[in-house]
Amino acid sequence: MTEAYVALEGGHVIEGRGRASGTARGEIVFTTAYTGYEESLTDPSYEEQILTFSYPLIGNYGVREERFEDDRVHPRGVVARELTEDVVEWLESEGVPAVDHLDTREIVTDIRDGGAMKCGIAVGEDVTEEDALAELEQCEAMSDHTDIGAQVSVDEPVVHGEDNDGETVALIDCGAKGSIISSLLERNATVHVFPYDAAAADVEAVDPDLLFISNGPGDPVNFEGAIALVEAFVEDTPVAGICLGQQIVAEALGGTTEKMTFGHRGVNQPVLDLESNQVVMTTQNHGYTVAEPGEHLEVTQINVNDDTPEGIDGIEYDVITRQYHPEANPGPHDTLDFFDDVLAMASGRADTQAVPADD
Ligand SMILES: NC(=O)CC[C@H](N)C(=O)O
Repeated sequence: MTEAYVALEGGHVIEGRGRASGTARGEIVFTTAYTGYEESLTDPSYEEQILTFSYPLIGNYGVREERFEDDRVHPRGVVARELTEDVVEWLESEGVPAVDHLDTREIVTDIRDGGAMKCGIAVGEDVTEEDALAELEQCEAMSDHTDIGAQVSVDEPVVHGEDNDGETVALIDCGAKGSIISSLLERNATVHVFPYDAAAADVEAVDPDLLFISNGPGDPVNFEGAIALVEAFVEDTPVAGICLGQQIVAEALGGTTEKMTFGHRGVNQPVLDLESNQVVMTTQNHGYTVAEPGEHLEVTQINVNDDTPEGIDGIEYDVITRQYHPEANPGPHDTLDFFDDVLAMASGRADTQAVPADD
């Protein structure tokens, strides 16, 4: 049998069954999502992390490419109670080590008690506990991956929906999920996808009606280029953001962000809208949060479980951001109208521009 060891920060080593061989290191996190494993495994925000599924059976409806959020698997390693053969074959073909037949409750309890932690895993015929511990030893903290954007962003600008006659969106790709792009295209937008470190002049050249900062992995303070773009555009151009995008917008406009104990990852996170007093169910995958929104932003939605900011609006600027994933995939579609709202905000800007100033 193939050996498998998962070594957690502090030295706790858990033995499992090896499914896909290799060694890996990363921040270990857990998702409570009970569906959507293909979408989660291809979500670029899991870059440099080891993903534990707390739902016990992963892979029960196969692996289909049309459900992927990106063209590769992003977590460095995968841990579950039971992985099906389909998922194992896929992870093997991607060179991503996978472990099952262990008590994932033990891992989840450790993370909940100890907070986000480093991890090393070793899977293979002759691996030992020491191999997993050696990986753990070399594991870097998430915030030390200072150029993580380069690992997940496009290298050159790409345009989608050139013939659409809706709003022009400049999407800053900090590790964007495919569903964000398709949600905008379905609403007739033209989407110019820019690298995470794009120059303001290049973005300006497409004359965007909306600057949209995507989701992405790692610590928002490491996305200096995207922070600078928000600062440069916010006075004249509406700004939207999802997940990392919300955090980057807050950093740009005088707010602050911080690392959470173990974050929110799942598809049933309740969010309260402070104006309507309604609760929506949301999909989430984040380990950082906005701590203080700053004087230019107000919190409009909060997480029911821990009161952290889930929705933010600009006070004097046209800004709407969400900490959760309105595009879902996996997860509920309660909040898809976010895309209508941000495009309406962008359309307001386009209308204003169409009217000559002296009319
Ligand atoms: N999904 C995301 O965009 C994640 C944002 C950020 N990397 C965090 O962990 O909080």
